[in-house]
Amino acid sequence: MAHIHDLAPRITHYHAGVRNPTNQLKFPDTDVFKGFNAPSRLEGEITDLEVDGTIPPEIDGTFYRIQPDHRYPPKFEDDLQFNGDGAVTAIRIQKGHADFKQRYVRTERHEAETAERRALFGRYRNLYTDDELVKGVIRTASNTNVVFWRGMLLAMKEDGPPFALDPVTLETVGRYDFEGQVQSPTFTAHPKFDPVTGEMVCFGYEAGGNGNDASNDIVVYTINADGVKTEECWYKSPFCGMIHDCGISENYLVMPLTPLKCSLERLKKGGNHWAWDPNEDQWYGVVPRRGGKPDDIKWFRSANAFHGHTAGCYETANGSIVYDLTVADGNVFFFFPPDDMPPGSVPQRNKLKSETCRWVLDPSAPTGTYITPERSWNTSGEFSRIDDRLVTKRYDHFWQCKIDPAREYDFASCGPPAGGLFNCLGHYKWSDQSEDVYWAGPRATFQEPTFIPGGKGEGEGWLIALVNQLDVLRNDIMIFDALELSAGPVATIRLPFKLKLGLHGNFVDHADIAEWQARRRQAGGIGPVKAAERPLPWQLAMESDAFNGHAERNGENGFSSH
Ligand SMILES: C=Cc1ccc(O)c(OC)c1
Ligand SMILES: [Fe+2]
Repeated sequence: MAHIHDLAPRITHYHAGVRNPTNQLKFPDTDVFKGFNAPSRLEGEITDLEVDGTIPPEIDGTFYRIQPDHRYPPKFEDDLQFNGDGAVTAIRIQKGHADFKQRYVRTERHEAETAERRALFGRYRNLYTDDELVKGVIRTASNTNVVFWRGMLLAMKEDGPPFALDPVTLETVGRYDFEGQVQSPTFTAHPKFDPVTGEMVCFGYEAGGNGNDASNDIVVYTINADGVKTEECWYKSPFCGMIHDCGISENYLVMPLTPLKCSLERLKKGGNHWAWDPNEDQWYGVVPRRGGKPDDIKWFRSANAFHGHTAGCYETANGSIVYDLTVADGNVFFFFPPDDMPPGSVPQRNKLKSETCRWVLDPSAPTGTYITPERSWNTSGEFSRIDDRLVTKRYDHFWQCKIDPAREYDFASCGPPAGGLFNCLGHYKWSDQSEDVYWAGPRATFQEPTFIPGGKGEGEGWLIALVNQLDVLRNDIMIFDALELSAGPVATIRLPFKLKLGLHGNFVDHADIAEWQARRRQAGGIGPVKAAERPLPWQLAMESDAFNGHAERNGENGFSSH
């Protein structure tokens, strides 16, 4: 008897890695789209999630986080998780209850692809692989971080401008350009908020052209608490490399430049945006927060390594800058291999150590100064967080996802740990070098933790994080006493389904949301959040170039938006 598979025609959705023109929606049969990584694509809400334990009744606010979650099967079968559409999750916590809401960010990318019911944008940060239909369309997927700013949520990814969302409904207002004040093609996913001044310090790298053309331009902005841009300065980078996170002290901004390099030539050939350069140093660009001039940037360098995320940054009494972050001893982004990788070989995940390093930078040292870490923790971790009330200040506590390879892992039930073996949450103190750890068990891993302020003292409050239940493909949300992780969660909020591996999140106190909603509603007040009205400079230049019959320009040969 014929087997059912013999009767049904076999549909191959990809030929030579490129999606066939077919109407059917089918995701690739690759690790990026399978198991715990399978697209969720969920939009919706649940009032009152199931809870084990007790949600501290003092918590009144919303935990926001974001995940890349492909809306449509990618144009290219070997696509990356980082190329997925941004979906924002909100966990509203109030009176011991938790409600869930999730919405996609309506980026221009999202709208264009939804209209055609298929992927139109190609490879990660490579516009040469896009459909002709979306030439000149802002291609960011807004999938890396979500922050609260003056009554709006900003969903951000470092390859494009932020998009503003309503913090309660999660509806997208539109692209946000700070009422016309910020015209950079790119904007970091890790802006920093000075708790003393209320300023946002932010930057864009690869900012000289359209944001995806290998320019060496870095722009740094400060937006004050009233929403007014008070600083803008353009700097040059020694090469077009990734600057993913940053640190701010009272007077300086530190930007870690990772030896992942962009090349316009490679982009034009349809290749990766980034290639790891194992022979390049790791760099740290330091600029003054106030009155910066293009020549003021100072670069410090150290041996080849890969930057993770910032813990804290502050200045000492003698004027040195302390900058703490995780630094891995190899290419964490194995999917962006070196240029000279033998053809046909498949990039493999590297076995890496990711220690937390403390750098002490002397702002009066000459540029190019070689540095070594002042301290480092013999740990492997990522996604460091601190009590954000201490941004710019001397701090003691930090928390991070920890990899403990010595713990039992149930490979048979879970397969390879999707997104990395972050099987523990760790709480660390610089002062006594202490480590306080909670292990999630053999079938679970953590996503990035976020600190929720409680009492006045540093670290008094809670830590909230998503848990990936790898065997049953479901997520929980755990809440801990931030100073006592090893005691286990005080509450576990159960989601009835799986989300996806996300990136970053933040907690917003309800009083802040309510105050800003009132301010934006009041007659004579600042009014509703206004989306950008004008195209970005690179889009205008592209239009006029097309009109005048000029060849394409790019950041490398001098086109710049300022
Ligand atoms: C974790 C870092 C990171 C860096 C660049 C990205 O585009 C990204 O997208 C989700 C994530
Ligand atoms: Fe990040």
